[in-house]
Amino acid sequence: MAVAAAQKNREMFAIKKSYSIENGYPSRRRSLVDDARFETLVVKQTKQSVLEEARARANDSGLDSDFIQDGIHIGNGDNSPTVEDGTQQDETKNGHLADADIGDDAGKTDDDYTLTEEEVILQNAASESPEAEQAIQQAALLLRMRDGMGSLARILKTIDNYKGCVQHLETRPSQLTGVQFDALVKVSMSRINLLQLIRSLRQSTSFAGVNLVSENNISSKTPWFPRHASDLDNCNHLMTKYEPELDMNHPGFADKDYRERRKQIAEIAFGYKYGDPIPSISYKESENATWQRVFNTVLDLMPKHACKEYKIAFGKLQAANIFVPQHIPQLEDVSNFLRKHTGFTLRPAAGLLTARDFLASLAFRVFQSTQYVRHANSPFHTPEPDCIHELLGHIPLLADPSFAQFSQEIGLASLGASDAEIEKLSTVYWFTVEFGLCKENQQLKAYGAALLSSIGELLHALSDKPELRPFEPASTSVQPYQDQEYQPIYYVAESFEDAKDKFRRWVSTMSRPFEVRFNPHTERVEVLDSVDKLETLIWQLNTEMLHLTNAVKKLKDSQFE
Ligand SMILES: C[C@H](O)[C@H](O)[C@H]1CNc2nc(N)[nH]c(=O)c2N1
Ligand SMILES: N[C@@H](Cc1ccc(O)cc1)C(=O)O
Ligand SMILES: [Fe+2]
Repeated sequence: MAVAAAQKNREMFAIKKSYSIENGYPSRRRSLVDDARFETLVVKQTKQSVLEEARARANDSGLDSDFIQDGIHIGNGDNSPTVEDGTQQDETKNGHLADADIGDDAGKTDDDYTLTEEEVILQNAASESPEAEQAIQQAALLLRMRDGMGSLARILKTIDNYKGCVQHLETRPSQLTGVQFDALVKVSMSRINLLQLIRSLRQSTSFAGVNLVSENNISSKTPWFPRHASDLDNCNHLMTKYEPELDMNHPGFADKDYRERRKQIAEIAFGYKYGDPIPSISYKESENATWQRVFNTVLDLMPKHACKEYKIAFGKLQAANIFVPQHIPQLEDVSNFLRKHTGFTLRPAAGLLTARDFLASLAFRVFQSTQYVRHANSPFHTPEPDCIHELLGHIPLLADPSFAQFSQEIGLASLGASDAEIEKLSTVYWFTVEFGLCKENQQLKAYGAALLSSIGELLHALSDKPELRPFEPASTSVQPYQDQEYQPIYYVAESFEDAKDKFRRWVSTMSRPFEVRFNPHTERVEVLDSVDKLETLIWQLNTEMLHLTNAVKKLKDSQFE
């Protein structure tokens, strides 16, 4: 049930592809309600009106009751970490918005709601300003003609009506059933008219499909992906489903001050550019208090339940005075700490990022970290990542050299991967990096970040409630999951090393037709697609080898002296 609802939620609000497809992609639009970038307009409007109503009902203060007594819920009978009062009746709304509200919109087909990524980009580009709206755009349209060539006349006429200029036209017999011909039409016209043209053609029953295709997609071998760490400025697309603005079950949904604070902090992430120091935040007393509650509980539970590598790195963070109970560490300090240990750095993120963008940054040894704090009412489990999750969950292991290396490999594997592969990669990521358990001297230990940052879930995972399965990437990668409640299934690796090894081996079986490599000196990802590049690399490696061989020789010699 929960998995189905989460799936639905994801289909509705997530974008499958992400990071900037083209370099000219307009970045840094925010997703907080007002101008969510990737939600189609229709979905967004529907969603907003439902939310407005719900918020009016919730009455902005009635919901602030303590719903977690003393934080930890154990033994309340089910998996659900949230036990609200007034919002309960709305619980399934998220999952069913699509059916209920959109289905009612008579006369529209599904296609109306699924703008292609190219169309969303076009729409955004057009909405920047009145001039942008009138700017002339080159575009290619792919039309599926049900009734044969006769429809061409209609296409040309409609383009003419919208003052467009046809630059190229070609047709082919279609392979789709029920479609006679496909037509590829390249046009040049104002953006606003182009959007209307698409809408108008879609209303005609003569076409089984009308799609805007970007020039790049027609014949590109290697898809766009970030090549340099600075390209990550474009890889910050958010999934908005669990923001307090948008999710009725979010503990901050009915808390105006909290939502305001979230917007403030989000501004930092939206304004951040590669190379900037991460601005510090002066956290409020209540925010530091939330940190302290979680921090102290982690301190209590860690010795018994966390894996060895986590504990060692945690100790180093304490020794460096970064992990202290009194206040939330600043991301800039954490970033500098990580840089010294593993070369990882942080950049601020405004919320839950799409899997594609999130994974891409790992390729550059960059971890995109949120900076806001969970709602004070739910210290021990929250539905979205917050800085307590990033700091207590992810940071310690990112300071571990072998884990850092492994994280980067996942990132590199994600670059230019297909949607299906990203889905699998993020599923394995989910069950390992986020929720992984492993054995250590026959005992069950947690290494997953979302377990180590959520005491509620950690205790649930180690109780007899969930199902534990042996970690096997091939099967784990296709296991559906939900991200609203505690997990019903966890995967257990034979050891922490074993989890990394298996994941690594599985990643190397992925089908991407090219290999990439990260050059740490330039912070650039190179596609290994020419003999020249490979020769340069081989030469570099030979030099490395020479040094290593010399080192061995010197050590051996000195032993005999
Ligand atoms: C890759 C996988 O989907 C994973 O759960 C990601 C998604 N987006 C994220 N976004 C942020 N800000 N922090 C995270 O820890 C994650 N985790
Ligand atoms: N549940 C985690 C936070 C989290 C939420 C969603 C995620 O995808 C990851 C982590 C916690 O309470 O600490
Ligand atoms: Fe996470």
